[in-house]
Amino acid sequence: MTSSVIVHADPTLLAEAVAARLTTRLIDAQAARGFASVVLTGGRIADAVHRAVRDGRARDAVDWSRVDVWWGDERFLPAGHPDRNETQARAALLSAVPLDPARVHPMPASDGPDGDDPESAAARYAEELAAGPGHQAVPHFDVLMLGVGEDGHVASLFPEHPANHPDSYADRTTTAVRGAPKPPPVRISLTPPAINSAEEVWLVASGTGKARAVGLALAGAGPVQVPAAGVHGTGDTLWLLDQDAAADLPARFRSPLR
Ligand SMILES: O=C(O)[C@H](O)[C@@H](O)[C@H](O)[C@H](O)COP(=O)(O)O
Repeated sequence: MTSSVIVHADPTLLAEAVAARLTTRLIDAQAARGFASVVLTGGRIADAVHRAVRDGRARDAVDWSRVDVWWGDERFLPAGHPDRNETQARAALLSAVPLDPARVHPMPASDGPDGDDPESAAARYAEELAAGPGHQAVPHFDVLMLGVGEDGHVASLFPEHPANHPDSYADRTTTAVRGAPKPPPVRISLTPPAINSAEEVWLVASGTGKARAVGLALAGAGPVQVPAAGVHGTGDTLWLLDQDAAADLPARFRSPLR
């Protein structure tokens, strides 16, 4: 499984370049198949990417009514809570484009039909995934974006956390996460098998705080210790970094121009 690394000069350019890439990918998928699907995540760089897509002129070249929107993880909070990844994505991008509401698939909230029970909520999302276009355990995902934590987490899969252990998720596509080290402690996440069913997985990271985790993941660390090391697309796996996040790349990933 090979990964490509692309390094941009600073966080603003990183967000703009990822946004341009995402917009083009959605247009290409629609040209090929009639619709496109994207899996969103949370965090600062995701928010910057969402805003850059919204503010780019080419966003109107996407037929947003034929885009399926899913989430890779969610903070298990009441609907509309400002810290929910869904709320942030809606404010930054989704509310500005003409999506079909039936094609937007947020993870359940803690005041939803399962109440404050993240295990049931995770199971509900697994059912929704299985019913999505594509008719496998998960629908076809064209692009799945992930941020990377300073500890190497992706989505809500944290190092050494039981929810990130293969024996615990087995062939399930979603998992509840309790006791997450990044607040809030209760979360829902796609599992590695679900993430790894995406055609393209993009890991987006900015800042010196991410350099060690990025370096370890690309050097082949174990996925239980460094979850970012265990995710990949069925087609492409792209590491989209700014220079600070790329400070500890293994030699084989360094640009020949440096
Ligand atoms: O709920 C979340 O916060 C995320 O889904 C998480 O996995 C995030 O993407 C990383 O922690 C990176 O976040 P930053 O870009 O803010 O560092």
